[in-house]
Parts: sequence; C-alpha cells; structure tokens
Amino acid sequence: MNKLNAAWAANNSLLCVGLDPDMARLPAQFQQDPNGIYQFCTAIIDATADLACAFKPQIAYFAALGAERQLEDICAYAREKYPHIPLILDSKRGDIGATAKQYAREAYDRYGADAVTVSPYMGSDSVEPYMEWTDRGVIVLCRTSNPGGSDLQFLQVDGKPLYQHVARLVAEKWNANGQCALVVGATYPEELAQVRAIVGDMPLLVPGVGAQGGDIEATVKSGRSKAGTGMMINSSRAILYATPQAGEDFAAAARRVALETRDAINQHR
Ligand SMILES: O=C(O)c1cc(=O)[nH]c(=O)n1[C@@H]1O[C@H](COP(=O)(O)O)[C@@H](O)[C@H]1O
Repeated sequence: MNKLNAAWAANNSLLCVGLDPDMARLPAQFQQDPNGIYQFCTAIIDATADLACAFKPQIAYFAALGAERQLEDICAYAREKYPHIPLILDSKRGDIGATAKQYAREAYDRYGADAVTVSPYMGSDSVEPYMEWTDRGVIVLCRTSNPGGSDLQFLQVDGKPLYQHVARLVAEKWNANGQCALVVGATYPEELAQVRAIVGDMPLLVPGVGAQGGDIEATVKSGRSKAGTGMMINSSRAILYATPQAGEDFAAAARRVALETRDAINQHR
C-alpha cells in the first residue's frame, strides 16, 4: 500500500499497464525469438515506467506457452529497474488453504509480486494463506468487467447483489491488516460507485478501459477516493498493440497511448 501510494504520487498516475503478450500480435521480430516475450514486455515496461502506477502481467499468456521462465525474468527486471512501481501478478487464484499456500508462494516468492489477484468464491480460509504475507497485497474479484460477471455477482442475496456482500466482507473482515484491494470493472461505473461507497479508501483494480470500451470519465468520477487516487485503472491490449503512427515503433506507440490514457484519467480526478 505504501508503494502504491508513492507510485500514484511519483508518476501522477492511476494507470496500470497490463502485460498480456499474445504471440500472434507481437511484432514479427519477437515471434521468432525464443526470448521474444521477455524482449517485448521489458521494452513496454521501459517505455511506460514513468507513466504507470503499477504493472500487471497476466499469467495465462505465459503459462499457455510454457514461458514462465520469461515471466520470472520480466518480474525480476521490473523489480530491479523500477522497484518503486508495484507489480501485480494477475492469476485469479482460489483453492483450499493447503493449495492456496502454494499459489501464494508462486506469486510472492517465485515471481516476487507485490500483489496477486484472487477469487473470493471459496471463502476466508482460501484467502488466509495470502494474508500471511503481511507485506503483500491481495486483490479480490468483486464486480468483474465481463458481461457474464452478472450471472453470479448480481444474484440478490438478502436484498443486495452478491458483489456488494463481497465488498463488505473484504472491507470489514478480510482487510484486518490493510493489505486488500478489490477488482471492479470500468465497464460498470454505477457498480464502481456502489463499491467505493462501501469500502472507503480501499484501492480498486479497475480493468476495462481501452480494448473493453470502458468510459474513462465515468470510471474516474465513480471510483476515485477522497484523495483523488484509490484506483489502478488497467489497460492491456490498447497499449501493448497500439498501432504505430508514421516514424514510431511499437514501444513509442505504446508510450503514446499510455500517456494519453494517463492524462485522460487525470483530467477527471
Ligand atoms: O483481474 C483482472 O485483471 C481482470 C478482471 C476483470 O474483471 N476483467 C479483466 O479484464 N481483467 C484482466 O485485465 C486485463 C484487461 O485487458 P484489456 O482488455 O486488454 O485492457 C486482462 O489481463 C484481464 O484478464
């Protein structure tokens, strides 16, 4: 939390840069290179490090190709070169305690992440192993950005949608050590405002601007904290695969879109 507060201030940014390296969309020079994912992601990190409040690699893009070693190296690179920027491993884990303990080691020890995304569905004992790492963050899915999120998260329980129960449970019980955050999609600004009202100043990871079409103004106005921070607004594909303009390469294009996104967010803080 200290690191996140410092990164919000240092880069005047609520933008989280997502690292979702889809091999089919990487520039051709990286597709042939056995270390191409590492080369691509570290170039994106270098191009955006002064514009971001966090980096968020999505583990599936690496695991699907057996490229975990490159993910380890990318995380080590980010930690060493930009130690002041929080690193979020997006793996959306959830399992019984004994297994969760291994997932926590994977995120915090193997990849050295500052925080990890987890599902709340299996309840308190499934998230406790993450909480034992008292200097790390636990980011719990609450109101996800995808349309199908409504199937369960919108079920009415005791007169309120389930996602609001999750927000209250995390804010009032699980966050005893002040290390929790919630995921709320930018595609649902009304629910974002509801969650903000329930959780006070708790940080929110907010994916869904850029490729998923979330509205930046509505997102910021609904989700900002009293201090005008409180969010890590994630964009992945729109930055990673920005179409270069004349004379630009992929990293310069990524930087341009990251800058535009950061500034558009700041306009409404
Ligand atoms: O936890 C997440 O990061 C996440 C939660 C959610 O509700 N929706 C969502 O899109 N994400 C992730 O955020 C990223 C969004 O990528 P773009 O749509 O390309 O900006 C992907 O890595 C998703 O897996």
